[in-house]
Amino acid sequence: MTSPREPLTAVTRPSASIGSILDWIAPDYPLAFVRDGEGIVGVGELLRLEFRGADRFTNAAAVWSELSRTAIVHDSVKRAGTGLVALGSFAFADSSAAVSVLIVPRLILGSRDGIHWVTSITVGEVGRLPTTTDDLATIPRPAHGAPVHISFAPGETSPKSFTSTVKAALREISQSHAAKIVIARDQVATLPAGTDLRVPIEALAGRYPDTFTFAVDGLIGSSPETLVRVDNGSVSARVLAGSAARGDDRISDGRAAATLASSPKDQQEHALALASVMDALQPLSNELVAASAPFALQLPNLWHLATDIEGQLTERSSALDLIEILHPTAAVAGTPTPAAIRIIDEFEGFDRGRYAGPVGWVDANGNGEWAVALRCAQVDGTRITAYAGAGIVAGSDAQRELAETELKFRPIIEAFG
Ligand SMILES: C=C(O[C@H]1C=CC=C(C(=O)O)[C@@H]1O)C(=O)O
Repeated sequence: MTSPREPLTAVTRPSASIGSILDWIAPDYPLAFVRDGEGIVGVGELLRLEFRGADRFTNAAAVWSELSRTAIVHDSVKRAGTGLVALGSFAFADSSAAVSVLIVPRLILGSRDGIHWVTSITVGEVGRLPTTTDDLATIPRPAHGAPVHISFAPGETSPKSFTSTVKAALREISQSHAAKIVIARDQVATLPAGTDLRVPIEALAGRYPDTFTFAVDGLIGSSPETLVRVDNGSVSARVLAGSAARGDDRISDGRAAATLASSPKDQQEHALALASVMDALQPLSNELVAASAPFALQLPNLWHLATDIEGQLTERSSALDLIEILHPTAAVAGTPTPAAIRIIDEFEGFDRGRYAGPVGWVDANGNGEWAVALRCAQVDGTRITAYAGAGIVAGSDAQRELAETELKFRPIIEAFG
């Protein structure tokens, strides 16, 4: 649907009767962006805005700004994520065949800092302000379907072609064409028709509570990486790059984290990713701060080197403006960005679709929370494609990087396995 002729009306009210927002996810068309039980769940699709090509971010920001300017908003909660909100997912590459979307749900259930709310969105001005309890009662909540057990197989890239591409990337690095290149691969499976997607989403949210579990237009995953968060003038991000397998016991696990933290290869990989985000945000922010050394972030499948960044925006940049500036960071493309993109295009051998693109939500005030779409899969009917990649720098080893991608596939393979 193109933008409606009539303005959108959004009515947000607090609601005490939501409970866990995960319980409201739709089985067939899930819309969610949740971390640690907090976030946003959308029900129904009121408006679908599609964007393609190199201007996808600029066009999305312009359309959203116009919809927000004209919207009629009755909001008694007034927090980031209340009022008019769209969930979105953008393709990684300018040339991707995958469409980028902003989706305005009919109903949004939100939860943050112990406050729960319901937003009803309609086209045209509502004559009657709906009561939240009425709207909750209209949401169908069928019993959960059975878990699926599917097996993934190599998609357009085999493990062998992945390691060959890593070696090609290492040659490019040794010839000083780039300092870092992120190489990815895909795996595919067939889903039974009518699969209840709440089952894998709840498995992801339950197993990876500290990550953003998302579902937007068939893109489902649990990402540990915050591309950007905008909350009434403050900006933050969590940069990840550098990974290690978890150890089997407490001692080997502690050793794995310590080895990662002192690995020059991983430190370099991380420093390049951090620099790409700092350089992008610096001109737009005051008091932008990041710790002088990354910390080891513990996930059930991996250790990551992580750095949190915080600052204040100097101008009224919306979350959509910022994802355009930040994407693609060196955590998913490489350094320098143009060379890394050229090498990925030339050697990787498949369309990443929305993998490694921004996924998240934006509200009418420009607030928003966007993750880098990692540890994810795209569901298209009965076809599901999962993705994982690894940052390659001088000193990377192709077999170790392949093993790292296996660990990065685990959240999706286990949620659907
Ligand atoms: C490209 C991915 O991870 C990135 C984020 C964290 C750590 C990474 C790494 O250590 O290579 C990658 O830069 C992926 O999960 O597919």
